[in-house]
Amino acid sequence: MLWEMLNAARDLGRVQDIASVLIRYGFGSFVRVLGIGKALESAGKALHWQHAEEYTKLDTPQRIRQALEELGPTFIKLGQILATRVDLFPPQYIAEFEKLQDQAPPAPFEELLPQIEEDMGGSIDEFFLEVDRQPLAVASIAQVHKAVLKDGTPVILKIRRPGLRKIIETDLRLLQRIVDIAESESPDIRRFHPREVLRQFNQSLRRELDLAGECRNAERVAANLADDPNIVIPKVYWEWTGERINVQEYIQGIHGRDLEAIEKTGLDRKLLADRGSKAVMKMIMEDGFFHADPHPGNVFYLPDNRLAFIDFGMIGRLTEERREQVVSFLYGMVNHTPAKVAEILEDWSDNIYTDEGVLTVDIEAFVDQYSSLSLKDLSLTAMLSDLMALLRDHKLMLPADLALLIKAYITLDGFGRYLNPDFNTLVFATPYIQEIMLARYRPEAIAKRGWRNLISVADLLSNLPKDLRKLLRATRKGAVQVDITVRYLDHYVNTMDNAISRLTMGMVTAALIIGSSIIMTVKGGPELFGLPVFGFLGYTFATLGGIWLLLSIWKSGNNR
Ligand SMILES: Nc1ncnc2c1ncn2[C@@H]1O[C@H](COP(=O)(O)OP(=O)(O)OP(=O)(O)O)[C@@H](O)[C@H]1O
Repeated sequence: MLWEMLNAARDLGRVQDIASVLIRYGFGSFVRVLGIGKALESAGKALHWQHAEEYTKLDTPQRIRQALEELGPTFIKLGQILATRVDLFPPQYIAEFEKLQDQAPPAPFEELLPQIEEDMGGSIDEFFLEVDRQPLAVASIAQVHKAVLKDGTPVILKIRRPGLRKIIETDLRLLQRIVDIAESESPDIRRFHPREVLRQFNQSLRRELDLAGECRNAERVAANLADDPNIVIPKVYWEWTGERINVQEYIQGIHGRDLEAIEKTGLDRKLLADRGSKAVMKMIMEDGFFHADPHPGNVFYLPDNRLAFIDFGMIGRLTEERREQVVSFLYGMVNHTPAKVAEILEDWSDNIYTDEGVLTVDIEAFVDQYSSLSLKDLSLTAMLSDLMALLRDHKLMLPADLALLIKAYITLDGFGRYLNPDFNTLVFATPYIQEIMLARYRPEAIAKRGWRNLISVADLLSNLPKDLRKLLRATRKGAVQVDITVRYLDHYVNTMDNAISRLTMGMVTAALIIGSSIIMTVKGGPELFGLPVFGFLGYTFATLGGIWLLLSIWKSGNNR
């Protein structure tokens, strides 16, 4: 297989480069396992098998990161993608991969100019009053130059490095071969699912290579956030934007990591954290189309405590189905049903090796640990990090979209805490979770699902404790009057700070709504006193479920 790889003479030099870097950073055995050494030697290319002295002082994650850095744009981007796989790599690896912030040396502007003018269809002097020859920022795929339009508007030009596509195509071809060989030669590597990771990487890198794609993403996010006066997304100048260059509004603001400047200008850090997180949470939970890397470096702070987001190269997508699963997962967490959580996790992963009994025990411990914490004590990052550790221990791998979602949540939580140490993303997630639960049981949604909604009701109320049976008996005897008023609900919403209770509140409301919606929508079944029997049963169960949930809240309130 490897011979086939080296048949292409154009790849030979690159293979030698890659092998040399790997050896220098102490990964010579990997080069041997892949058979690259033998193949190169047969093709008349020699390798030096000594690794560099100073690298023996570095630990493995550091050596991997430095090797990736030296291997150039494709591998730097690979490292950035690996940084999103919190389900596969332990935190010390993720921390190193996150350092791969494209620090390539700048390409001289003169080298970029022919490509710019070819793409723009004329001399830059025709379109711009001035273009800064010194880059504002340099990344591995593109570099950013400041410019001024003829009408005086400041803009930035994001220009793809010349010749990049060819290098990346070669690297991707080689990576595919390396992954194929590594998978068949090393069972240990197989647990990292290299083929799947490479597929995800390939797709994401090709998207990032298209600089117009980033602008399409930015515009879609801008349209989704059009009603939010606190968020700015740079305007795109489409007349000069294409695959190799994009022109965007220059954002003149305080850089996202410049806390000192925030203090000096008197901006409100807490408000900035809240507004930024609210926007990202909307992208995730409502739009299902989100900035996948909302770290402070991709944000500018503007007067009046507004925020601008930049860099829409990596976008996460969340389908409605996946969103529902995420909510079910959280529901399992807050409702203390480890079996449900385990079931969803197993659905998500391609688990074939895990001992289900041990997994369930671990999930029970995990659910126990987090479901009793109050909102202010619950750190989403800690919870998700523990969940990721659990997945790694059980060799479970999440689908790429979910891994990216979790990474985005963790990044967002980090962004919020960077600005405000007391920040908690969950506060912004909770209303969406409640809203989704409610939407699940809206009359139209139930009508759409038809009779299956009865199963959902059973599912929702499947874990009713003894209290409910007592209540059922009491209700039959007429000892309990069902009278839940909005005022009563409000009282609990206002007096609770317990995360679980807040979420449960959503369930209560959902349960009540299920009842009324079923009555309204279930048609064609048997009837009793003019009401559909199934609807009536649903209503009764839902209402009793609501009461039970209220009792739980009341009890948890009393226990605190
Ligand atoms: N619209 C803008 N206004 C002002 N500065 C910008 C704008 N877009 C980008 N920049 C500057 O250029 C830098 C790099 O931009 P961006 O993050 O979009 O590039 P990138 O190639 O995706 O880099 P990375 O891979 O590091 O995320 C930003 O950190 C910022 O300083």
